[in-house]
Amino acid sequence: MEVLKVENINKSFDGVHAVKEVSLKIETGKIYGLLGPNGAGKTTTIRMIMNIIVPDSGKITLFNQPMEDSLKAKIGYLPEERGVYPKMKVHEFLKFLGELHDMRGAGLDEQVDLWLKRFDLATMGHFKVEELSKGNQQKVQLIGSFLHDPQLLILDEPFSGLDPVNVNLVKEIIMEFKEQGKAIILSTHMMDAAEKICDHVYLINKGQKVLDGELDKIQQQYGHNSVQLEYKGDGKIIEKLPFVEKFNDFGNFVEVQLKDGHSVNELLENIIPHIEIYRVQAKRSSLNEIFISLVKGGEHHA
Ligand SMILES: Nc1ncnc2c1ncn2[C@@H]1O[C@H](COP(=O)(O)OP(=O)(O)OP(=O)(O)O)[C@@H](O)[C@H]1O
Repeated sequence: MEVLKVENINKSFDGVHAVKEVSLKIETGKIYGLLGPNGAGKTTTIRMIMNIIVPDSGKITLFNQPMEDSLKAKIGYLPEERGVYPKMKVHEFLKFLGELHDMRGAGLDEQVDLWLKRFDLATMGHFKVEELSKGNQQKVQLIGSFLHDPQLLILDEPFSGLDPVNVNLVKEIIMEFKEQGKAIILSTHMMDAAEKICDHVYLINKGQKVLDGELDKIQQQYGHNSVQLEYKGDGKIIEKLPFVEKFNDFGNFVEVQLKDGHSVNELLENIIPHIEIYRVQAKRSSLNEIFISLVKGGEHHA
């Protein structure tokens, strides 16, 4: 079921066209990666979805209605800017956020305690937000974004400042939300994290969408046909083959990228008579590699 539709939105700031004709479709039970380099327009896009800034043109439909502030209650939003109420105590701050979303009474206290425990913050409920480490403040703000059990989560850099254990915890929680049928938009630079959990990827560069599709299909389409090899013998035989696009020697192994239309089998047939192979592993390009090649290449695939 569709929860959010963004159609051809545009935003300029003093002559800078920050977001150009961006369109997105977000459905329940899926995780969407909103990816792009610094200044690409991710936060501006999110702020328009959240009605914090108004698009110059285009249309945003949330839960089949034109975006308006009353619909924000159905969204859990982790903004890019953190630490909104640094002087408030952690438990009090989270209760306040819950009350803003019409949560009340013992149920609210219970929810706050449950989440604090899950994030290993149970003993810090009486600390002021500003007394917490950056990572722990980030966890508190994350709790604030999903305490009211929203149907759509929009998380702007949810992993920033978190250690690997907490990155995993947040990934685990996001996966649980997906299982519950929520829709999740994840704006992040952390491609490896995005790669592990996103179903769909929107890559934005210079305000424009350059890639939009299911992660599996993107990896098939843009993933280079490459293979890692360990062998004994002279690697020059591989480097000289006409269908070898790139040959990178990493010392312990080499990585061979084949030209389109050529297979690993073809490579092996050509080299087995000459060198002794210990290990062969076909390799899929990581999202990071696809991202870098698209952004650096300046290609625009809408
Ligand atoms: N309030 C504003 N006034 C002027 N320019 C702005 C404003 N907000 C954003 N911009 C400009 O719009 C462009 C997109 O910025 P945005 O913050 O959306 O990028 P981003 O993809 O979220 O980047 P980052 O990953 O660095 O946070 C940038 O050139 C930025 O300088």
